[in-house]
Amino acid sequence: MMMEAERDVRIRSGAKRRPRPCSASYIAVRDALYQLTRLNDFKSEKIGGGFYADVFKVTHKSTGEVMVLKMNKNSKFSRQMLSEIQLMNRLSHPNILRSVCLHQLLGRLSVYTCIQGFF
Ligand SMILES: Nc1ncnc2c1ncn2[C@@H]1O[C@H](COP(=O)(O)OP(=O)(O)OP(=O)(O)O)[C@@H](O)[C@H]1O
Repeated sequence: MMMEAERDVRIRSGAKRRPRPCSASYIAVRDALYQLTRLNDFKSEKIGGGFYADVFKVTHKSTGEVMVLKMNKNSKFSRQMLSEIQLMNRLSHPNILRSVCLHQLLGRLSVYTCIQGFF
């Protein structure tokens, strides 16, 4: 069965070109990277942490935009982070965050999401 995301890529790629199959994780990363962001652009404050990631409240220095940044503690947790991003972006509900952009530094993957819920 074709995944929803794969079907989207096939539709977007047009009828003439032969569609290249893309994995769901490739699509998650590609979609999130459209808006590249540097960590140095933010002031950050640690607000929590789970098993595999630390969570920061980040404020963009020039725009003042506030977001939540979740960064895995170790590069070996990148797969978990990607699965979480894929799941978040597949669901659409006012109480479920969506990733705004993604950032990778020394193999540690960070996801930026809108801030919601706890604040
Ligand atoms: N969007 C958010 N806004 C405010 N605080 C948040 C947000 N996301 C996470 N946090 C804080 O960071 C903590 C850890 O978040 P995380 O998503 O890693 O939790 P978890 O899913 O409980 O962890 P685990 O990976 O161990 O299951 C949360 O308990 C919460 O305090």
